[in-house]
Amino acid sequence: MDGAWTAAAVRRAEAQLMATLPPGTLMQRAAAGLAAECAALLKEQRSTRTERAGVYGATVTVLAGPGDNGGDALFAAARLARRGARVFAVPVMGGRVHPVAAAALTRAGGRLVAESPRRCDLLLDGVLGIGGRPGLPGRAIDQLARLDAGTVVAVDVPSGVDVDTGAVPASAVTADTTVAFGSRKPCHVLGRAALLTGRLVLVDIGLGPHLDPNPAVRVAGETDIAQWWHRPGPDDDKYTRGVVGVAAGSDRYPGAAVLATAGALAGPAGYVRYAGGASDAVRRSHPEVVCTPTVKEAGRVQAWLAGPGFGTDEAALGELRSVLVSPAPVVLDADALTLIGEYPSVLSRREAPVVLTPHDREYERLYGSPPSEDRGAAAAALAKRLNCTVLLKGHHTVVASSDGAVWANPTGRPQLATAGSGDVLAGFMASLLASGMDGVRAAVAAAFLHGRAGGAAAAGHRTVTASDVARALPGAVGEVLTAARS
Ligand SMILES: NC(=O)C1=CN([C@@H]2O[C@H](COP(=O)(O)OP(=O)(O)OC[C@H]3O[C@@H](n4cnc5c(N)ncnc54)[C@H](O)[C@@H]3O)[C@@H](O)[C@H]2O)[C@@H](O)CC1
Ligand SMILES: [K+]
Repeated sequence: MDGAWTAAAVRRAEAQLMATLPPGTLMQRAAAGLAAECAALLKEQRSTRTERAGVYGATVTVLAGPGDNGGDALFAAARLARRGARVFAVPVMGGRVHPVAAAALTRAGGRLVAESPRRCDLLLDGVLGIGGRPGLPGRAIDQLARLDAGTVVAVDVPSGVDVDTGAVPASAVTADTTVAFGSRKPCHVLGRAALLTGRLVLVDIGLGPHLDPNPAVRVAGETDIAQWWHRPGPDDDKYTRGVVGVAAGSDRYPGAAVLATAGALAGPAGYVRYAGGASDAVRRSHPEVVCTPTVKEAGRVQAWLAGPGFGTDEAALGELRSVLVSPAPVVLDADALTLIGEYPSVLSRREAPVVLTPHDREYERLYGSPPSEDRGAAAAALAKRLNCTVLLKGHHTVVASSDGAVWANPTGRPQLATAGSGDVLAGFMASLLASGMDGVRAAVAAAFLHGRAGGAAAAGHRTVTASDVARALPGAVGEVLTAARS
């Protein structure tokens, strides 16, 4: 399991590591990694525009703040200047810049200037790093407004964001690429800051062994998901692989039922039961699903999904109560969340795991106020209050457990914000629960694989529908299980 560490945790690890190394070593490691990434980007970018590709002759502008983040940027720029780049460094906090790095840049032929050419091939954002408070100094805002950059590379973090939460309460840099040193920070994977991060490149500076084994935010990878996956053995049958029940849709809204069962069928459970008023549509699309009109008639299942498209009237409330009295774990989505917001008592006395999957408006109905920009804390607060696992949807989905652990999903993409895609996610997650995965892992794994499936479905900039995502899920599962084995 990987993760993201707060500024304070990174500083503790850095202090330990620095004590074992000659002064300046870490900054040189950071600058070398940063310069290599910049060179690769310049090569890629300029080969599409000019015959002369690469660093030589490229125009590079550095926005340099007063601290070590500016130091990293200036040392990296000095390396680019030695390879023939035209480098202009603009101090953005009065004349305060890292003196040793600024001298290295000047020696390499770069220039410290009050104003750089308007157009540059690459803009290095070395304004603020993990020592930064949210917001940008005025001079940096002015420079960003006037510069026209081929590509923007943030040094360690996009300056201006709240490093520890991913909130962006004031102005901040929008990067195409962020080159981070030693570890991810929460701003790379949470909230609006994750969007401003762009593509994330991690430079190993040797910090790993010194980082606290418990990151502030956990980030699952393929190996974790493969480890959690229940692989059917020779003695398994369709029942032992798990039976998943889907209470969704209605005769008026059959689509949610069809999509949620499609998601459930893509998961590891061996058997999918449907309970609700959209049986005809479900049977037509998925003849393998066993349909009954109500939850009570559905028989035993190992996990339920309740909510997508099943309404918020008395009958729906009755169906929700029937699901919640069962001892099986449940995923509550869409209309079920609205009902929980109105009748929170239906959750009390429940002991089996519950996963809630709100988007922001549903969160507000459940919590009483919209999620704060610190989305990890927001998800954790709701999870604690309702003693559930919470999957808070967004361009970077967050999962929180009731004991306060926060997971960020690394595979999300805006294309997934398409009608019905949440129904597929919820059905798939219920299938993971039915196969025996616990609530937090099921939520984390479902978000990860759903994001991968969305990516595969969107390949070549295709428009993606929820049905496309459901169809791509088995492929995404296969890919993750195979990659983790090799
Ligand atoms: N500590 C280390 O060992 C290493 C640090 N590295 C770099 O050092 C960075 C951290 O450097 P620093 O601790 O010097 O801090 P920063 O360079 O992030 O910030 C510098 C100073 O700017 C001021 N400031 C903060 N927020 C501001 C705001 N919103 N407006 C105006 N001024 C503001 C503060 O006085 C702060 O100390 C990392 O992000 C990374 O880039 C790397 O070189 C790797 C090694
Ligand atoms: K920065």
